[in-house]
Amino acid sequence: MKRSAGLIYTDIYNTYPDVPYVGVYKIRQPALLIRDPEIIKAILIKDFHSFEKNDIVVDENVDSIASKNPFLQYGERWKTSRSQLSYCFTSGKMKHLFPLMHAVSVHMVEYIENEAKLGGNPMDTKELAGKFTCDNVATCAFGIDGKSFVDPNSEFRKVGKRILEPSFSLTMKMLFILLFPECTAFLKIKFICDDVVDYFRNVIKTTLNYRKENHLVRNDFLDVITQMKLKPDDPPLQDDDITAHAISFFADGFETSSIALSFALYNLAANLSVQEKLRNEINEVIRKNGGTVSYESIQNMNYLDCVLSESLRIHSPAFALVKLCTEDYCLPPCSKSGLEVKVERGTPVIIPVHGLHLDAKYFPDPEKFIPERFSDDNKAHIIKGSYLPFGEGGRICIGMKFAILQIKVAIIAIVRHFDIRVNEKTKEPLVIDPNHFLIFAKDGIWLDYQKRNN
Ligand code: HEM
Repeated sequence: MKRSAGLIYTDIYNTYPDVPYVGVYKIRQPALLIRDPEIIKAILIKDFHSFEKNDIVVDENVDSIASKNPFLQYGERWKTSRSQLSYCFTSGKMKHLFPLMHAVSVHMVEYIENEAKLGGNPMDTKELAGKFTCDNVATCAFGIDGKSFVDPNSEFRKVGKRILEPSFSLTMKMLFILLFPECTAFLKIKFICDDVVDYFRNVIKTTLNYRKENHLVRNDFLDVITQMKLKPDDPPLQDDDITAHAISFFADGFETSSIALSFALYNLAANLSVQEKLRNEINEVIRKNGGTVSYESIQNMNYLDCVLSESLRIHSPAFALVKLCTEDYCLPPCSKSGLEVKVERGTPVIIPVHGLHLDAKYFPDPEKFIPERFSDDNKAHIIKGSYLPFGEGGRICIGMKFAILQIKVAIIAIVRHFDIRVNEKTKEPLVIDPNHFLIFAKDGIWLDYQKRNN
């Protein structure tokens, strides 16, 4: 494939700088690419009811597990899953997960130290970030030790790699799911293969039995979801629902966060003054907190928040949001003298996140890494609808708090203990892999990690 759909959407966004929306074809189906943040805001928030479906279809008779993922649901089923899962992602629940995440970050620091001693530099930072988020999701969602940092043959890591990491078979599968959804049922194409589902089903069953027999409470996702009080009208949660929710936690939460973490580390390595400023903030907050990192102290690291926001702007894991118009809708005229445009029910509507994030109209010097754009004073000036790493409105990413926390925990641990530098093996400027529907650096992110004498 020469260019992924995501990069093509960015090209179209850049080709028509003066219009609020552009008509495009998705193979042979007419679709709309929306450029104007004001209209995007309306689609995602005010008029959400007219665009409540994502433009990805799975047949529940073919892929019953994926069909329980809120991203792929709509209507009443989506509302029920969304409200059940939202309960698992509150700030209070994140606070309970923090010690588990911190423990994984300690393993990561030990791993980097050992690797550096053994001449492991430069390190493949996407792989490092993948190990971290894999073990983190393993412990927070399934209550097990993923062992990615100690066992090169870790079962959990191997299974994780099969879900969303780039491969020819994944590219082909996504091509069918996104462009020829009607063929997926016929060809019985599934998001997640049966043996991967069986693996997770077994892990969950064994874990739940063990906890029951040993009266173990861990306050992780499995505890929360199994003890959740359902609304009177909600159907009771079956074992398959719990398996599906846990798999969706893994599928949605591990790869996106590992991408975001690897690019954040690259941006810090490529911008040494930012790295130094961040290290000073981290050390200062930790000093004030008696020498330890806590959930609360992370909330006081404002510059860290700016660094991550800026990295998600330049390297947003998702190139675009793909919605479906679910009831006829009127777009405002393209020009003052023009007419309203009717969008028919069933029309795909593309929101080109990557194009917006790199548009100088909204972010001057868009290629430059400037975390200060997101300072308290400056972020009020960011045009709503132009910054969407997690989407917006009714379908905003449900795992956003979890993602931000796990990435911050990893950045803090690394920046505190290591000087990070871009190794010459990294090809700069980074070239985005044209074959994948999420953002990947084509030739990898290779960084050197030098232990600091704190
Ligand atoms: C940096 C990491 C992440 C990024 C950039 C990200 C981004 C997104 C985006 C762009 C959407 C679509 C929003 C829309 O349609 O308006 C989304 C939806 C979703 N995300 Fe994430 N995500 C991340 C991490 C996570 C994690 C950690 C989880 C769970 C553990 C998660 C679970 C979900 C789910 C379930 C949805 C579907 C929500 C719905 O349709 O109601 N994501 N995410």
